[in-house]
Amino acid sequence: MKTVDLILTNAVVLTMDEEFHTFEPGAVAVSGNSIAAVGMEADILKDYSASKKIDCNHKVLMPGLVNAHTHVPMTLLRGLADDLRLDVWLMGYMMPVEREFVSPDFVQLGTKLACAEMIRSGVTTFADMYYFEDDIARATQSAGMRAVCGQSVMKFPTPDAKSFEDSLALARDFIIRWKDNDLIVPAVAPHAPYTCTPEILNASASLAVEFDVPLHTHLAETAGEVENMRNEHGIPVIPYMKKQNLFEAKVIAAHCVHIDEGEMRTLLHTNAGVAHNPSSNMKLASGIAPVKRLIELGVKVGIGTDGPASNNDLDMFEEMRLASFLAKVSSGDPTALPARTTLLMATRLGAEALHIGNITGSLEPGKRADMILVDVSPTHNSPRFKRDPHNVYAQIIYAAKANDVTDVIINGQWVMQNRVLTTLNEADLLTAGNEYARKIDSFLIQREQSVLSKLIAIGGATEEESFEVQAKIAIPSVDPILTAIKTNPEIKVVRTRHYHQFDTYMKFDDPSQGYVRYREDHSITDTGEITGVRSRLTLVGQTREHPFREDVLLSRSRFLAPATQSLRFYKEYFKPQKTVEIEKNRMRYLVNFKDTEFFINVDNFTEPNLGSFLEVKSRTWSKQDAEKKAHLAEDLIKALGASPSDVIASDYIEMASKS
Ligand SMILES: CSC[C@H]1O[C@@H](n2cnc3c(O)ncnc32)[C@H](O)[C@@H]1O
Ligand SMILES: [Zn+2]
Repeated sequence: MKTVDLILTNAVVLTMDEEFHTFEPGAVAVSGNSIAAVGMEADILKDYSASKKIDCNHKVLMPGLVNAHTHVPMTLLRGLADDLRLDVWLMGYMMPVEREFVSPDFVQLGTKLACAEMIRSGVTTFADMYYFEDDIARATQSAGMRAVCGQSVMKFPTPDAKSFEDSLALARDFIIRWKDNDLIVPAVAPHAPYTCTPEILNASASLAVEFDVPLHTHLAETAGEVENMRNEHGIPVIPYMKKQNLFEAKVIAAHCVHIDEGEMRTLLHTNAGVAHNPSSNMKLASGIAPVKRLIELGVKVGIGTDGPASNNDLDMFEEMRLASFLAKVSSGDPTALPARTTLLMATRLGAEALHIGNITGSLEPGKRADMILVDVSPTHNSPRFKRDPHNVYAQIIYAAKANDVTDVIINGQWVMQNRVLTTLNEADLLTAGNEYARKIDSFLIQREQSVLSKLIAIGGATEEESFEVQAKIAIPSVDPILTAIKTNPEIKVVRTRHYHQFDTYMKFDDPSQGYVRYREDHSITDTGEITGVRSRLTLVGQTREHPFREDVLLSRSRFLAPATQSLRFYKEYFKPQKTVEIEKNRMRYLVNFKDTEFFINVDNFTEPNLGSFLEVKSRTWSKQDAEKKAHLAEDLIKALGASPSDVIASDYIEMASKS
C-alpha cells in the first residue's frame, strides 16, 4: 500500500489519455503536484491510502481545460468597443487605450480577474500574450494557475517597450527569469506578421530556439491580412512566416482562419500548434478556421477564447460548444468535430498545441494534477444515458455550463472548492476593475469629441508647420498652361511629377471639425505606367487664414498622417456623416520663379467633371514673406497666361459637394 496526499473517489473519471479510458466509479490518487494513479475506485483504494479522501459524489472528474490563446489583462477592456472589424477594433480602440493605460498594475489586476473567471469555468492552463508579461506571470502564479506566458514583441512602441530591441531584451530577461518555474512556461510573442518586421520575426524565432521555449503569435486571422500579404510579398501568410524561420521554434499559432491545404501541411510538418478561437472569429467576422481538416491531418489544434475584449468572456465551455457547432455547420456534416474530439482539443491536444503535453492535458500517472469536477446532474443536463460511452462527452460539450464546475485543482493545489475561490478575492478585484473602467470611459469620451484627437490617437499625425500661399484658377484647357511652363524662360522647372489622384473627403455634421482627406496618389510615367502608390491622410481645419489680394490665400491649418490603414478603416473609424469622392489627373511641377520656389499643379478632373484648374502654391513662414509671395504668385499666374482676377476661393471639396 502506497501513501499519497489525496484520493478523489466516487467520480466519473474521463482521463482523455490516448485510449480515452473512463472509470466509473473511478478514483485519482495525487502525490504532491502530480497524479500518482488513475483507475477504478476499488483498484485505487486497494493500492493507495491518503490522509485526505474526497467523495466526488458522481461528478465528472476530468483534466482541467486548456485555454490555448488569450490576452488575460484585457478583462479590463471587456465591452469597451464592440461590433467593429478587427483592424478598427485593434488599431482604433484597443491599442490607443492600451498605450494610455496599460501598466504593471493594470496587467496584474486584469490577470487576477481573468484567473478568477477562468478557474470558475474549469480552466487550469492558459496561453497568454500581452505586455508586462513578468507581472502577468507573477499574478498567475499567485492565483495558482498554469500558463504559457508570451512577452510581446512588435515593430512599434508598446506600453512596455520603446522599440523592438527593448521588447526583445525584455523577452530574453523574462524567459531567463521564468524558464524553470513549475507553473509558468515563458515564451516570446511576436504579435502578428503585420505588426512585426522580418527582422523581428527572425530574432524572435532565434530567441525561442535558444531557450527551447514556445513562440506565440497571431497568424492568418483575417482575409484582409492574407490579401495584404499576397499583395506585398506575393505569398500567403504561412510560407512568409516560414521564410522568416518562424517554424524553427515551437510555434503556437492563434487563429489560422485563412490557410490552404499546403499551409496546413506546413503546420503539420513543423509541429506547430494551432489555437482555434471560435467566438472571437465569429464576433469579429474573421471567418471559420478549417479545423476539421487540420484535425484530420494530425495538426495539434487547441481551443482558445482570445482576449475578453474580443469575445467577450473567457468561458471555455462556450468555446467548445461553438467549435463543434461551427465545424458542423461549415462542413454541412453533423459528424464533424464530435463531442469527444472537441473535449480532446480543449484538454490533451490543447496542451500539446502549447508544447506542454508532457506536463498536463490528461489524467495520467506522472502528469501534473490539473483537474476539475463538473456536476452533470443539474436540470439542464439531465437525464444521463450510459448506453453509448460517448454520451458523457456530449453532456460536457453540448449541455454543461461553466457554472457546473464545482472544484478545481491545479498542480495538486485546490484553487476552487465547492465554488469558493481559495487564492483570489473577487470583490476587491471587481472594485478596482470598475475604477479603471471609469478612467478609460473619460479618456475615450474626451477623444471622441474631436476628429483631431481621434487622428492623433491612431498615431503619427503631425501638424504642418509652415503655411502656404495658394491660388486656384479654373482654366478652359490645360495645354496652354503646360506649354507656358515648358517655354517661359522665367519659369525654371526643377522637378515634374504626374499623378492620378483618388481623394475621399470625409465631412462631419459639425463643420468646426474640418474634414479628413484620404488621398491615394498613383505615380504615372510618360508611357502611362503606374510606378508607385502612396496614401496620405490630411485633416484640414475649417477656418481660413488671411485671405490676400485677389483671393490668394494663406492655407488652412493641416495635420498630416501616413495612411497606414485602408480607406475602409478610416471610414469606419471616423464615421463621417458624408463622403465626397474626387478623381483627377495632376501634373505637378516644382519650379523656380524669380528666385522663389513654387509648386504648380495642373489638374484635370475625371470624376466629378469639374473641368481643369491651375494651382500655384508656395510655402511661407511669416506674414511679410506671405505678402511678398502673394505678389509673386500673381506674377506667376500671369506668366502662365492666366488672369489673377479669375482666382477662386473655393476648395475642390466645396465644388464637388455642389456638383
Ligand atoms: C501583443 S499581444 C497583445 C496585443 O494583441 C491585441 N489583440 C488582442 N486580440 C487580438 C486579435 O484577435 N488579433 C490581433 N491582435 C489582438 C491586443 O489588443 C494587444 O494590443
Ligand atoms: Zn489574440
